[in-house]
Amino acid sequence: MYTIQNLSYAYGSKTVLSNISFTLPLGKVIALTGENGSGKSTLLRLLAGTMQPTNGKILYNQHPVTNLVSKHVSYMPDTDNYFLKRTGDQVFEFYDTVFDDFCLNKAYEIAEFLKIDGSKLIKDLSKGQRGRLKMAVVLARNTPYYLLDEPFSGLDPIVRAQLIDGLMEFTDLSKQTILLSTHELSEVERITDGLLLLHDGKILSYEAMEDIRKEWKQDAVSWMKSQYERVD
Ligand SMILES: Nc1ncnc2c1ncn2[C@@H]1O[C@H](COP(=O)(O)OP(=O)(O)OP(=O)(O)O)[C@@H](O)[C@H]1O
Repeated sequence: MYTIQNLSYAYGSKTVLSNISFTLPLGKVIALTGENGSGKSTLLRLLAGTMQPTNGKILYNQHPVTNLVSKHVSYMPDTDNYFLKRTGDQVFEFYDTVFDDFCLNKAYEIAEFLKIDGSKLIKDLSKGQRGRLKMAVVLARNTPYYLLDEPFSGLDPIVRAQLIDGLMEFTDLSKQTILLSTHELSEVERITDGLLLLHDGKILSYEAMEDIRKEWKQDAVSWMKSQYERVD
């Protein structure tokens, strides 16, 4: 399990995450949301161990997170320009050599489910096709945690819905956790257990979806708006 304690991060002199604490238990889908520049990608990079906190701690199973956490965590960065001269199938084969938990058969199954043509060079794929391929690569690993940075960004509603179906189909949400950053709250609401709302580098709210529905009597988007109204 992830435990984040008083986490802060600064790029040079610019503090972008400030004194953040929360836990991320197994078996949950958590949507990480917040306005542009609120620190979502930075938080995901830190959880994935690609950068170290400026202050505070990120613990994975009680050990400080380093880049070795990638053994337990399947991370999808928000970049869209990798392996351009390889085909999808070649990327699957590459990941299969890098990660013990990568399952080539599962990758092909996901590719079929998401209608990915693995024989095409990535540079020749549309943005939507690259988005699907990225999802297939990440989900073909069998890890306790999936960290997905804006997996639906720039994709049309049909592709977004397919990717959300793919998330449900190819993860075991009784024991795996997905933390995904997104601005498409209304679409992920159907699979979300909780919303983590960042504002200006701080946690504005971290609330279970069930409580938002039952106690706040709101849907995800109206709850988010009401949280922003508190600080405006
Ligand atoms: N490599 C970097 N060097 C310096 N500043 C950075 C770097 N990456 C991000 N920032 C700054 O950190 C702040 C948080 O950026 P981050 O990308 O984490 O936010 P975000 O919530 O993911 O934004 P968006 O929704 O636009 O993707 C922003 O002010 C951004 O300009």
